[in-house]
Amino acid sequence: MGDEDWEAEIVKPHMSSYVPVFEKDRYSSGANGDTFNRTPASSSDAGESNKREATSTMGGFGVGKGFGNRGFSNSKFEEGDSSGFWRESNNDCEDNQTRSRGFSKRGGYQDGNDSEASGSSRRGGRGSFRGCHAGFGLGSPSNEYEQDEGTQRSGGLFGSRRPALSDTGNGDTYPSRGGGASGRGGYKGLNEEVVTGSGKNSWKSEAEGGESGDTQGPKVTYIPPPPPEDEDSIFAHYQTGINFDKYDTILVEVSGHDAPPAILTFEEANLCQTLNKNIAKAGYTKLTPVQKYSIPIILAGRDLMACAQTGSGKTAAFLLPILAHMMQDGITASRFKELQEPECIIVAPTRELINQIYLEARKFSFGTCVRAVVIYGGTQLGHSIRQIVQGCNILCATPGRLMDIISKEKIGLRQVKYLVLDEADRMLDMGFGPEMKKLISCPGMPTKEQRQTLMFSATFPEEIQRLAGEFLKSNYLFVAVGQVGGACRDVQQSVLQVGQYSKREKLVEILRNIGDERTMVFVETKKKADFIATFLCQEKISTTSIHGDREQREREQALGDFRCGKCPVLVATSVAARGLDIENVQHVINFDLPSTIDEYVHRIGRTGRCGNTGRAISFFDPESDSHLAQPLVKVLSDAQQDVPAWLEEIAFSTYVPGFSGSTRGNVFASVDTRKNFQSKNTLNTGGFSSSQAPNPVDDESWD
Ligand SMILES: Nc1ncnc2c1ncn2[C@@H]1O[C@H](COP(=O)(O)OP(=O)(O)OP(=O)(O)O)[C@@H](O)[C@H]1O
Repeated sequence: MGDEDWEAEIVKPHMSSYVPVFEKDRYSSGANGDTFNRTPASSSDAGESNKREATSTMGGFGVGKGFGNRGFSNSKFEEGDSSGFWRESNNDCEDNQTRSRGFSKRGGYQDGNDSEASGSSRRGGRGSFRGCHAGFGLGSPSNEYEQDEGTQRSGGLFGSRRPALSDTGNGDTYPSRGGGASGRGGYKGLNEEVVTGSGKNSWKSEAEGGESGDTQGPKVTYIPPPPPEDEDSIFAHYQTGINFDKYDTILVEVSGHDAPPAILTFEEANLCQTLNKNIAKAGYTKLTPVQKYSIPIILAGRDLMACAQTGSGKTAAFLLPILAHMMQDGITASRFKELQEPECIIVAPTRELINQIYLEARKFSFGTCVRAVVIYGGTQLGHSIRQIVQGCNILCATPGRLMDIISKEKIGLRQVKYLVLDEADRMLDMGFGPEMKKLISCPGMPTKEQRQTLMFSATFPEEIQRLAGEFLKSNYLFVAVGQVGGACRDVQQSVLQVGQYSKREKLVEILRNIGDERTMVFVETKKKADFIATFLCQEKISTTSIHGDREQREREQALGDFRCGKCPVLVATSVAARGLDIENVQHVINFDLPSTIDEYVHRIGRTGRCGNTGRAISFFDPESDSHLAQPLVKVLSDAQQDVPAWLEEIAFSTYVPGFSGSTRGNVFASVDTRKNFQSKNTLNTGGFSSSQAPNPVDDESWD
């Protein structure tokens, strides 16, 4: 797929092009040394040093591998062998899928991951790469982001997307994760969980390592540093942007029966004093549209599926009313107990995102007796347990770690009143859907009639909406702020036609023009993230990277370095596509376009948040990205962006009859899939002024 043939440009067999430890030390800025590029001591020898460095990591990376048959174009790398490294996979998903399916096309490539046979062999692989500092990182399918990245692209539920990677017949991919198909213990999480051979326990965690008794391999010992406790840090926030007030003009549709009226101000929500204080300290003075509608709906006890553009405040839209209820219910302070029974469970697909949600929960519950806890994979299980037993009212968790903790009977579900699925479409797709189903059928979990279930995302494909019905009461309300699945209009989008072999050059050109402004560069595979990060370092552009094969410690360090501006460029896979709210990200560059338009919308939504403006530049390679032309044209035009003529031509020439007769295809939900249930007078604007509202709802919206 849309790859530059980048793997082929790594040349020497057994030579890592990734930033090796050597460079880390050489340019090091500290103990962790996790960023890729620091200004070399002497720039003149940078190229040479890279050669040396790369060679120095051979042991760390290349065991048992051969890869690359073409020279690195700028001769920093030299001719290598042709044993087919690139065949292993050209995206994370395929990493995942290939591993899962045991495809035999990998040629000479092997690593500790290659075998699906056991968790231990995979972990062995991981260990072998540590020396190169998360180097080509092929060793950790147990990593949460294997699943995330992989299944993102495996969203094969949707006809209009890239060919489904649904596992057919291998018995070892998603359904097995969901439980049962593999026969290996019934559960296979590709995030922090690992299938065990014993089948004794349905939910085995890699994080358990030796703790679990029957898992093997290195124990995950990482304990994330506690977040700062001082009030200034807790309430640190960035400014809303010049377009914040324009949110009021976005059309909002609420569907379902008896929706409570929206509120206009925080005061109307009648929140308790402490919450109001926290809202003020967070710098919130005005509600965003999704908050105006969702807060009263949640306060009224209704189930909700809410879809609103990226960066428009969905997190507070669910946290505030949940906290308000908890306060009203006179929640008692959490106490130390071996089994904790949280009132609220929030799940999100990525570790970094769930951590961010936790920090928001901690902020809004500041000064109350509500205790929020976060648990996620890639960290020491014991640490998660210690956090929980100290008391837990709101549990923020990634699915794998959550199921693990439940299986260990550290969390009881009987008291759950609120279940929140952030990035709900992702949580219900083939990757996480089975786990979510397991969660709601866990012993003790209140039925959907007894709990309140809330789903939020910027995208909600129709198929996922239908699946969501299982989780929601039949009278749930659906809030659509603007175009369901549409891109944030504060992001100026441009699409450039760039062939795979020109991408790097173009990237460097753009980054040099951008200067120090914070930029996220999205690529399609973990290996490529390493490769491009290394390449940019060689070009002396300060870069770090985040992807699912990096250790959790490294991921967090990378994000920290990017957030604080130490590394203004973050090369990422889809692990960073959703939810991350990083101040001052001015640019998103899609070095590779993603496989689905939804992912595109989420990726570019890392900029242009909260009324700030941002820019997204995407490299479109007609060789590999044509399938995206139609939905891309639709997204661009819906967001009132210029559509290049060449892109329209490609869209037209790749027009598929049955693709809904529009460039949108089946990409977006028209709005609420329960069209028949629509109540009539539910069309409003966020600012309650339909006359001034532009009409983002197009011909496919219902009614
Ligand atoms: N009413 C408000 N006033 C000021 N800032 C707000 C308000 N609501 C949210 N924000 C801020 O806007 C930013 C984006 O919010 P949030 O991360 O919840 O967006 P989101 O809609 O969940 O985005 P995504 O779809 O990317 O997950 C955050 O920094 C948040 O603190």
